[in-house]
Amino acid sequence: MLTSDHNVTEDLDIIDVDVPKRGMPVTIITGFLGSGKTTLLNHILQNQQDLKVAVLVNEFGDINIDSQLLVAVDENMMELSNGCICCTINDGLVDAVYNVLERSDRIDYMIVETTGVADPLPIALTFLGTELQHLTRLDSILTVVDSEAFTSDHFNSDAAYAQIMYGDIIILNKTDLVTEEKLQELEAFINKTKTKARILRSHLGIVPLPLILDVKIDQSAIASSQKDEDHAHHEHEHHDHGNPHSHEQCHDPECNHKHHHHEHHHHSDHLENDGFVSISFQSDRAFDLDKFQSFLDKKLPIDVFRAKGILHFANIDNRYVFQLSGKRYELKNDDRGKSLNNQLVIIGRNLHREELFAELTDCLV
Ligand SMILES: Nc1nc2c(ncn2[C@@H]2O[C@H](COP(=O)(O)OP(=O)(O)OP(=O)(O)O)[C@@H](O)[C@H]2O)c(=O)[nH]1
Repeated sequence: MLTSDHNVTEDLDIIDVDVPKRGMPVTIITGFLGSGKTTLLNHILQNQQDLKVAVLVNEFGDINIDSQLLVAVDENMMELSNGCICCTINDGLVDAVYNVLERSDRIDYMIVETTGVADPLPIALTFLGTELQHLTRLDSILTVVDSEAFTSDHFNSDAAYAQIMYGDIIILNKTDLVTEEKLQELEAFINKTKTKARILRSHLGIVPLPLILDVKIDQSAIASSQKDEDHAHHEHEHHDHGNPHSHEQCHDPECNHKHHHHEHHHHSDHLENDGFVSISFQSDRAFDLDKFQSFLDKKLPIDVFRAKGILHFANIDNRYVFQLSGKRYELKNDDRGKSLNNQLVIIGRNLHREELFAELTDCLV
């Protein structure tokens, strides 16, 4: 059995014997907060015909709402630990991939859904640059864009910019919310930012799967950018502390991983730059529907970009799925049963945890 603590030479010897799923194709789905990544993933899972897909999902928040909203993945889905995989990359992701590769049942394809604040480059490099390069084949990076909310300054977010720059296929989603003219402007803008961009349009993530899965996009350009990074990385090691896995280098405020000895550990400082925080609220008391709606309409801070939750309201049997993306929100009756507690994640900038907690507590009955 492979463990992450082997050195590379040992691993390569063992890989030949023990890991049956060499060369497994991997698609990374990225895109800014609320752009429609989970919706796209659900479309793929509901429509892929013969493929058995393993899904790795990661959320920026203590509670994983997405995993509860995904369809039909059950035992083939793994949640990566809380935080942003592009920062805590390394072991959480590598170990999760090993878990999939080592499973005895058949798995044909792997899809990784990043958080909305993730820079996809370090994630791609983990597949191209660590021992995973011998075991997996990075097929493509899909970037989902909210056509209505997209801004040319990329929300002042390095991660949002990187998502466009490193996306092999850009999916302009939410076409129902914009005009044809706006879509053409967006396409022109993206084509200007990124040469040879492949752009698709979608409503509710619906795109023909042969256009996005197993498309075998050449990843050599990203792989070579990795070599440059490695060079800088090694110099940094010698110069600095000589420990490539020093925890002090990790900028993710929520990172509490113990780092094992994988080949590389890629870092990104985008969270520090982008300033996003996520606040999770849970309660076993129900919300009062009117008070909660009044909170959303009158008291929700303007810097909230995204919120999602599984909620229950007093005197209503079914649970509700709550989705807020930009200025829009929806509460959808979900007849999959009554929720036992309220689970809510709010993501934005400059958020005051205590104030939000007090407001939300006021909405409880
Ligand atoms: N109108 C409209 N809404 C959409 C479309 N695609 C997704 N949505 C809605 O947008 C919201 C966010 O969609 P998700 O798929 O959860 O977005 P996400 O990118 O996974 O969100 P995070 O992982 O939190 O960043 C949900 O309320 C979706 O129902 C679309 O094409 N049109």
